[in-house]
Amino acid sequence: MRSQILRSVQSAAHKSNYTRNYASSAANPERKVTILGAAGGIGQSLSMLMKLNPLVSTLSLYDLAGTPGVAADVSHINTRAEVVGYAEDSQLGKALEGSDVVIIPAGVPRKPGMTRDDLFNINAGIVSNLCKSVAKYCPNAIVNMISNPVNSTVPIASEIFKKAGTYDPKKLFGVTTLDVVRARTFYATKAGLPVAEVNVPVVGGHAGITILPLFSQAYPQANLSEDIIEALTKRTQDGGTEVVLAKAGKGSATLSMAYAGALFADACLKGLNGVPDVVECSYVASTITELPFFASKVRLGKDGVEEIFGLGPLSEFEQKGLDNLKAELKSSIEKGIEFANKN
Ligand SMILES: NC(=O)c1ccc[n+]([C@@H]2O[C@H](COP(=O)([O-])OP(=O)(O)OC[C@H]3O[C@@H](n4cnc5c(N)ncnc54)[C@H](O)[C@@H]3O)[C@@H](O)[C@H]2O)c1
Ligand SMILES: O=C(O)C[C@H](O)C(=O)O
Repeated sequence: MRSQILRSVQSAAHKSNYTRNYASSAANPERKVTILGAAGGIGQSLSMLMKLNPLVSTLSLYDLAGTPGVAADVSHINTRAEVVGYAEDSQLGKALEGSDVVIIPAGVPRKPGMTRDDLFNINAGIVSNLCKSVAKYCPNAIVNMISNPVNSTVPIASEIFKKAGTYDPKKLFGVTTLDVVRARTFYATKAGLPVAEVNVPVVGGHAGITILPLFSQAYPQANLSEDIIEALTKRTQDGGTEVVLAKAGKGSATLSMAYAGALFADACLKGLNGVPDVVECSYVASTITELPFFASKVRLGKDGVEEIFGLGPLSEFEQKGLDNLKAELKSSIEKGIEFANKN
C-alpha cells in the first residue's frame, strides 16, 4: 500500500516536471510556425514534433485534405503551442498570416524507379502556388522547403519571391538535414562511435550525386579506409532511394524526414530568438561556388542566414565528387528558374 502511494506521488511529480518543461515557456517569445502539407506522411509526424517544441507558441496546420483530424489530434498534447488547422485554399491566407517560419512538405513523393526530378512536373506547380501565398501573407517569414526536387523547388521559390518583390535570400532554405542525419548514422555505425557525438557536414544539393558528405571533416575522425568512405558516401547519396525501395510503392522517407525537418526548424527558431552559434547545413543562395544555390554549413541568426561557411579542405575523392555534381545541380537550378519565369 505504502509503495503504491509512493509510486503515485512519484508519478505526479514526474508529470508536473513534464508539464513545466513542455507546457510553458514564458521566457521564449511568441513564434508562429506553419506547416503546408501538414496532413501528409511527413506533415503529420512533423506537426507532432513541432507541437513538442517549446519555442513554438502557435502551430498552424494547412493541407488540402485531412487537416481537421490532424489538428484536433495534435492539439490534445499538453504543450505550449496553440494548434489551428486550415483545410481549404480559401483559408491559406489565415494559415500563413503572422508566420515566423513556414515549413513546406506539400507535394507528391517518389515511387520505386523514379528520381526526385520526376516529381518536378507536379511539385513545381504546388510549390510555386504556395510560395505566391507566402509572399502575400507572410513576406518576412523564414521558409523551410522540403518538397522535392529541392534542387529546383528552392530556385522556384526564389523566383516567385523576386517577382513579388519580397525575396530575401537569407530567409529561404532547402532542407537537407536528412542527408546530415543519415551521414551521421551511417558513419557512427561503421566507425563504432556513439552517434550522438558524431557530426558530418553534407554539401552540394539534395539528389543523388549532388549530395556530397564530407567525411574527411567528420567529427570525431575515425580511421576508415578509402573503400569504406566511398561506400558510406554512396549509401548517404542513395539513402532516400533505400527508403523508397523498402516502402515498395508506399512513398518515401517520412519519419526520419519529420525528425530532420523538426531539427532544422528548431535551429531556425533558435537563430530567430538570438541563440548564438546555431550552425546547420542547408541549401541556400550562395557564392561559395559558381552555382547560385549550394548546400553548406550556415550560421542561423535573427534574420535567417547570418554566415555561409566555405567548403574547407576537401579530400581528393570529395573534390572529384564536387567537380562531378556541378553540372547536374546547375541544370536543376536552371530548370526551376525557367519554370518560375514561364508560369
Ligand atoms: N527534403 C527532403 O529531405 C525530403 C525528404 C523526404 C521527402 N521529401 C519530399 O516531401 C514531399 C512530401 O512527402 P510526403 O511523404 O509527406 O508526401 P505525402 O503525399 O504523404 O504528403 C504530401 C501532402 O501534401 C499535401 N498537398 C499537396 N498539394 C498541396 C497543396 N497545394 N497545399 C497543401 N497541401 C498540399 C497532400 O494533401 C498531402 O497531405 C515530397 O515531395 C517528398 O519527395 C523531401
Ligand atoms: O528520396 C526521396 O524521394 C525523399 C527524400 O528526398 C529523401 O532523401 O528521403
